[in-house]
Amino acid sequence: MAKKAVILVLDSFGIGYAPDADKFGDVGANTFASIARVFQQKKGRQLALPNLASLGLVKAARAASGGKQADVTDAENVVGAYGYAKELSSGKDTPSGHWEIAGVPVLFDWGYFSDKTDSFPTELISELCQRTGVPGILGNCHASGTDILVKLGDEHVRTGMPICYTSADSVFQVAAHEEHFGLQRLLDFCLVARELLDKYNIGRVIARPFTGDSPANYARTGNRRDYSVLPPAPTVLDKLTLAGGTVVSIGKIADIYAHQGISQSLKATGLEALVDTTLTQMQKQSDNSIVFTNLVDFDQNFGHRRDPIGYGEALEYFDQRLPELMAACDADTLLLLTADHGCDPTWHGTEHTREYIPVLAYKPGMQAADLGERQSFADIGQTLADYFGLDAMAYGDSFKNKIN
Ligand SMILES: O=P(O)(O)O[C@H]1O[C@H](CO)[C@@H](O)[C@H]1O
Ligand SMILES: [Mn+2]
Ligand SMILES: [Mn+2]
Repeated sequence: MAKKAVILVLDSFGIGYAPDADKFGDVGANTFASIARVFQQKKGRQLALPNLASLGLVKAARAASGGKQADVTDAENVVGAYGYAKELSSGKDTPSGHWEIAGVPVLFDWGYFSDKTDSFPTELISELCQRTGVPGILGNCHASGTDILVKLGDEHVRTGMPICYTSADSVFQVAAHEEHFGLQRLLDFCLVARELLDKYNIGRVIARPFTGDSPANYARTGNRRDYSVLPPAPTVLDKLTLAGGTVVSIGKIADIYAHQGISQSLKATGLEALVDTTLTQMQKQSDNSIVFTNLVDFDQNFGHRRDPIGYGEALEYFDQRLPELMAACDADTLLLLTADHGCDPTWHGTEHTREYIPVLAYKPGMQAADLGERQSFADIGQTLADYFGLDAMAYGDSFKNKIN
């Protein structure tokens, strides 16, 4: 028996506002339902996700939807286990979501820069400038990462000052031109920032390199890097690798887990390359392995950009590739599809939304099963610990007995 698991995180694919959404101002948000609604309105046809539906997505979404369900056709035949999970972690950010998926919820509060302008403390900026030798910084505010390039890209190129911005997340983001400022210089700058930001309890420093020669064509590249603090406890990835297993990261995963519990890290840019690399690794890996992929495009290119049509088209593309992923599963490969938070592209602002995430599990030949409402994303990590015969995680209920 060659036990393998494949996890794909559809970054930001929420399926209905969470019971505690009121604390986040997100009551009514529903990433999936909003995309389906706008798709129908603007394209005059239904969003078509037959393969995700065959894993139980539509049933899970209906159960999670708080009366605002996605108008998407259900499958006649469901072949997977499906449920929806709420989040224990205090934040609706990417690391919290991912760490909780791996069995480690974030129960403490991150530090945030909550002032919309002049967001960063003066002493932080002066030390950063002094240590890195830059003449100053631009931005120093809450911003959308693409808008701020239009606004400040030229000034950055002219002055050599990096663009530093934040959001409602616990992040310090730095945009700089790959050629004018230099990619390596940007990464070095971010490493110094990472050191200085520990005392502010900031979850991530994110390097946002871009190219182009005018505001009309400044574009972020695939060389994004996230510098995360360590997860607060060993995740199921740590446990599996310590026990001699293998965890292959594809895309942002390794960065999100601060490279803890990762055996090998592969980069790929764009949905197509991410799915291709996942398929290649599924064929390569053997017993006691996890292939773990983050599909960042949903969040970065469509959710935050408030582009429901783009999001819907990307979902349809992924849905078309799903049969390949299912066919690549051996008898003992467990395929898991989930998300790390919501990012309703019709919601106000440009931030994430506090939502239920889908929990879809598939193994060839299994009986369909309703996993119902899961009390934590950590049920996924606990199921993986159970599946690989590892010590139980401190959080989460295993649903392994439903995947037979
Ligand atoms: O607008 P961009 O730069 O994509 O930023 C988004 O990406 C960050 C990390 O996921 C979030 O905090 C959000 O602000
Ligand atoms: Mn995310
Ligand atoms: Mn995001």
